[in-house]
Amino acid sequence: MEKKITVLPGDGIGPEVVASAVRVLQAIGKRYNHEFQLQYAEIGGAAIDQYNNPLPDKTIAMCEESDAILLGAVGGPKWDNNPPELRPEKGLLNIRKTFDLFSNLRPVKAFPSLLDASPLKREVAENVDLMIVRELTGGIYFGEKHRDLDQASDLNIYSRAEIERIVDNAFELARLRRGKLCSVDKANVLETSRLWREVVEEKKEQYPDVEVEHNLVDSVAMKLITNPGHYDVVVTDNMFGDILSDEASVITGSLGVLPSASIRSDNFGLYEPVHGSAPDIAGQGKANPAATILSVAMMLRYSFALLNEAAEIERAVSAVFEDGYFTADLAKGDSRALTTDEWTDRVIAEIDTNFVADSIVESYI
Ligand SMILES: NC(=O)c1ccc[n+]([C@@H]2O[C@H](COP(=O)([O-])OP(=O)(O)OC[C@H]3O[C@@H](n4cnc5c(N)ncnc54)[C@H](O)[C@@H]3O)[C@@H](O)[C@H]2O)c1
Ligand SMILES: CC(C)[C@H](C(=O)O)[C@@H](O)C(=O)O
Ligand SMILES: [Mg+2]
Repeated sequence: MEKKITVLPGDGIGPEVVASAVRVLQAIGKRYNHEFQLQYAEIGGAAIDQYNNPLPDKTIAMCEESDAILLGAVGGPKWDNNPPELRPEKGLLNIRKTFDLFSNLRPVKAFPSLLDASPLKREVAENVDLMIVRELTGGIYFGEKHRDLDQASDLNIYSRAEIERIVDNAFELARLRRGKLCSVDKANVLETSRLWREVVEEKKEQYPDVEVEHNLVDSVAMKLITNPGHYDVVVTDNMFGDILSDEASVITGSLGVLPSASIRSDNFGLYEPVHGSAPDIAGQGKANPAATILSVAMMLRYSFALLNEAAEIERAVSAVFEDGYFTADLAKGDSRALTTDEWTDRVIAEIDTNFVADSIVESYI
């Protein structure tokens, strides 16, 4: 198979973790005889510095003529005082909107060998395998904004159609997984949440095989920590999904292991780690590349339907953890932390030496 991928390294640790993920992608290409053609472009702070625009037209044009996008992270203190239109984060929001990437899949899976790194008790964190389905192109992120000296507002707005398509996606995923869907809202206060709940209630008639529950976001924030094993698919709006996914990273031991896919109906997608540009550790070889490497696996699965290849990456990442190799965020006690590159070398060595042609890690679906 031949595929063209636009790579947007971005800022901070973005270029470091993307370099790792690209090396793993190339190793997989070699193994399975695929040609992944890569083209690089700027987004975020890097694009502001070069083009005075967080999402230059040139970047959009390159993404348009590619089969998928791989992104590192954007942002950093250098641009924190820029006006809203010239913030790196604006580039990320614009690319999601430009390509209509409304469905953000954020799997949260507890690797058995990382349970010691989680602050949660082993019996609470083990076997956690949930999928946050976050609406990504609507809600308070994109509603009209207003600012004057003493007043500011952000409009939280959702149309029925916007809710329907993300809820459909979540039901379909629940069907492929363990058949449980938790819809998260704040229907005791917000009109957008009341419409959201109504849509889920209507839609559930079409998916009688899926067990549905509605939960308020504040309560889910608590239960994600006390009983995360309860969840299978969690569907929610843009803002709640952002917050709950960082919270859920606590279960896995580090934000550095959470991947994501942002896709639209034709399976074109942007793949990026859940974490940000981590300015506190940028340039030090301390970044955990697992989240970005696992995001490449999601690209292979969701955009290219290369299921074995995706599962092989997931197997290799898991095996390296099982062998006791960790980056600084996960290394405990006496174990020496590997650098980003050393840890990536281990993943590639795993693919090169212990390759399993048709490994399937079903829980990642
Ligand atoms: N998708 C994105 O591009 C994205 C996502 C979140 C935040 N951001 C931006 O990133 C900047 C920094 O934000 P923040 O500090 O709140 O969040 P962050 O996710 O960048 O970092 C939070 C903490 O987690 C650690 N961390 C994150 N990724 C890691 C990794 N791969 N390995 C090891 N440790 C890791 C960091 O060192 C930091 O202590 C901000 O400008 C923010 O807007 C971008
Ligand atoms: C950087 C920011 C705009 C972004 C978001 O809020 O969506 C990030 O936190 C994420 O989770 O992808
Ligand atoms: Mg976030």
